[in-house]
Amino acid sequence: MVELKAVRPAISCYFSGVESGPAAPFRKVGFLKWQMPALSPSLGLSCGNNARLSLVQATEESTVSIANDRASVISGENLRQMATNGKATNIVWHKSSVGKLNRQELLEQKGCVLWITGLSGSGKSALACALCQALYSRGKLTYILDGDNIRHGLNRDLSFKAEDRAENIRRIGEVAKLFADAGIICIASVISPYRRDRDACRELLPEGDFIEVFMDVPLQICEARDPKGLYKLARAGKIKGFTGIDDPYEPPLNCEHGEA
Ligand SMILES: Nc1ncnc2c1ncn2[C@@H]1O[C@H](COP(=O)(O)OS(=O)(=O)O)[C@@H](OP(=O)(O)O)[C@H]1O
Ligand SMILES: Nc1ncnc2c1ncn2[C@@H]1O[C@H](COP(=O)(O)OP(=O)(O)O)[C@@H](O)[C@H]1O
Repeated sequence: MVELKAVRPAISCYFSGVESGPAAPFRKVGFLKWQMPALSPSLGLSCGNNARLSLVQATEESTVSIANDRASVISGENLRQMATNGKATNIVWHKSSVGKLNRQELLEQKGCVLWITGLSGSGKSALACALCQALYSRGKLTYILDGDNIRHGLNRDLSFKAEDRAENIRRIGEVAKLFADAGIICIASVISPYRRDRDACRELLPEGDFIEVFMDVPLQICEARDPKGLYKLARAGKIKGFTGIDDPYEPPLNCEHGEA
């Protein structure tokens, strides 16, 4: 008798090609490390509740793919697709057998992007933190991409002129897409003043996976809050190109949510 421990998520096992009855649908897929002497067709496995166990062996050279509710082992050859992308040529997309759906199932949540846009001082960071806390308390995994924070690292080379803001948003959009692909609820909290840049980020994701939230707070209120004293500096001409003062902000036309 072999006892399976620490399997995440709970799975059931069976050897491909051994079972004679009708194929069981693959509802749960999980992974475990298991030392066994040899694959034995006579091996019997059960997991209670009438659930069926199916085991697919994965090696370093092969990966497991789930298609049409059936598992199969595919070789590296199937995984390769040549691509040319912008300035990069001869690049190959490496596909993993564990996909977004698997990760979402593991996390028991849907990966998506909540994109919070608005003026400085409109409450983007406060809302992002509140959302993160509320979801955390419900057992949901989130990650905040805050404009200020990202400019300390990944985007430290970018200024606040229009083309740098566009590049800032493009990179944050791509990172947000990766987080969503990881199954995480990604909360982007960035001024993102240009509609075109926000729309480009929306285009990166499947329909419904990009939720745009507009902090619909008038400039006067943001300026009165001025928690960092930046509006004061901008009014004094000590910061040039400050959003809402001498730089544009384009409010969303068709966002999913407006917060005032
Ligand atoms: N010129 C200018 N305009 C607007 N904001 C400025 C500027 N200079 C510095 N800051 C600080 O940078 C934060 C905004 O960064 P973002 O990456 O979100 O901006 S953008 O989306 O690229 O427009 C912003 O943070 P928030 O106040 O949280 O919005 C400011 O603290
Ligand atoms: N809903 C709200 N009502 C009143 N004040 C708020 C609200 N949300 C945020 N604030 C305050 O407004 C200021 C700016 O909030 P913040 O989240 O830092 O904005 P942003 O990230 O858009 O710059 C902070 O002092 C914060 O406490």
